This record gives sequence, C-alpha cells and structure tokens, in this order.
Amino acid sequence: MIEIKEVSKHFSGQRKVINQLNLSIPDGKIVGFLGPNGAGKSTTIKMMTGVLPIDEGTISLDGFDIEKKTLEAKRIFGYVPDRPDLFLRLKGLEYLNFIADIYQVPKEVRQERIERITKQFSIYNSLDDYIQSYSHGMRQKIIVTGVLLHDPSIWILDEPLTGLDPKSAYILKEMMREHANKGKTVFFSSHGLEVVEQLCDEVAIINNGELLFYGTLQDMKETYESDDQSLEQVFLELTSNE
Ligand SMILES: Nc1ncnc2c1ncn2[C@@H]1O[C@H](COP(=O)(O)OP(=O)(O)OP(=O)(O)O)[C@@H](O)[C@H]1O
Repeated sequence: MIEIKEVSKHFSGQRKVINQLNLSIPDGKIVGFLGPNGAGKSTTIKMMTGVLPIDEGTISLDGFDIEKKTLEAKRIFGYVPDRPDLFLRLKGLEYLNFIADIYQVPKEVRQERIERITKQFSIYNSLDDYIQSYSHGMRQKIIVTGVLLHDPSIWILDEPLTGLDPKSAYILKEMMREHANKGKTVFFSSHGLEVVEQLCDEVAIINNGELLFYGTLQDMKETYESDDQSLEQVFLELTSNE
C-alpha cells in the first residue's frame, strides 16, 4: 500500500508543481496515474521513490516513510523510470547481476528468473551486449527485468508501456495483473485513457499538480459520462489547460 499525505513540491523559482496531494493506493489493484504532459506524474513518482525530496507532507510504502525509513522502504518497491537510460556502460547481464547482488537474490533463483523473464521479453540473446547498444524498448525491458528479479511487493512504473512492442506490452500487462492478483501493489503512470481502460481497477487523474479524480472507471463513468460525452471526452475536458 502507498500512502501520500498532503504532499507539495516546488522547484526553485517556480509555483508549486504538486499541491497538497492526497492519495492512497491499495494492495491487490492496478492503479493508473493519468494526466497530460507536465501534470506532475513523474515528480510525484520521484518523490514516492526517494529520488526527489518532499517539500511538505509524507509518503509511506507499506508503512515505511520514504524519507525517514528510506532503506526499509527501498527494499520493498521496484521502480521503472520514464527514461530507461541507465548503466549504459554495463552489459545487460552485468546489470541484472548487479541488481541481484544489491537485493541479495540467491544464485539459482536469479538464474532462473533472468532466463525466464528475458526470454519472455525476447532480450535473452542480447544479454552479453552493452546496454548502450540497446534500443529504447530493450532498455526498458532490461530495467523491468531488474525490477522483477528481486520480486518487490510494490511496483511503481513511470510510463512503462511507452516504447514497448505489442508482444512485450502484452506480457508486461499480464505480469502487472498477476502481481495485483497476488494482493500486491501496482501503480503506473500513463498519458492515455486507452491502456487504463484495458488494465486498471482504479484511476487517479492529476493536472497542474492537483488530484482531479480518484476511483474506479465505473465511478468515473457514473460521475461524468453522459449520452453526448464519451469517457475520453470527459478525460480530455478534465485535463484541459485551455
Ligand atoms: N527538475 C525540474 N526543475 C524544474 N521544473 C521541473 C523539474 N522537473 C519537473 N519540473 C516541472 O514540474 C512540472 C511537472 O513535471 P512532471 O515531469 O512531473 O510532469 P509529468 O506529468 O510527468 O509530464 P510528462 O507526461 O510530460 O512526463 C512541469 O511543469 C515541469 O516543467
């Protein structure tokens, strides 16, 4: 479970980019975090994962405050950033072993997981190549593999499906569903309603750093949809900055 309480953030010389955000992400559900460019999704996710300091408020992961119990919190989540350009000078396999070492994944377990997951993502034959030479989608897949390798209970994914080919996107969506079905937490950001409609149990919509809606798609339909407005039109209207 992820608890975001009264969180605000501003960057120097700017207005608040996150304003008094409250959000409770339950276990056992896939929750989509939706909003247009610049809405504040990545900033929120970076605060959740301890990448950015929180100006005001608190965020806890399974009860561990990310700023006060940082190590404990970091042990239990896996994070896929929006830009997967990390550790470019390592070979794919070196990166995965590095992650497995940090999280102390036993040798036999890591071998089985690396082989299974990278074969599913069709990157098994590229593990001896440098990440530098990988395409955007391959870089994303190696980072997702690194996350799955240590089997964290909370998954925090920043636009995980952007740049993935349809087969890999399908596999990742299946994995997200399986993880939520095990009673674990899956939180991911996206621009579009389509993937959220396919995949999510609940959706949080943010714009200009403020939460506009949180609930099931059914709630959203019941609250906003009408005969002359589809859910997509509702979403576009809610998040319009014009
Ligand atoms: N390091 C930074 N310094 C200054 N402003 C920043 C910084 N990072 C983000 N911002 C600003 O904070 C706001 C929210 O940005 P953020 O990246 O969180 O949005 P987003 O919803 O993830 O957008 P996108 O969908 O385009 O990735 C934007 O106005 C952005 O310009």
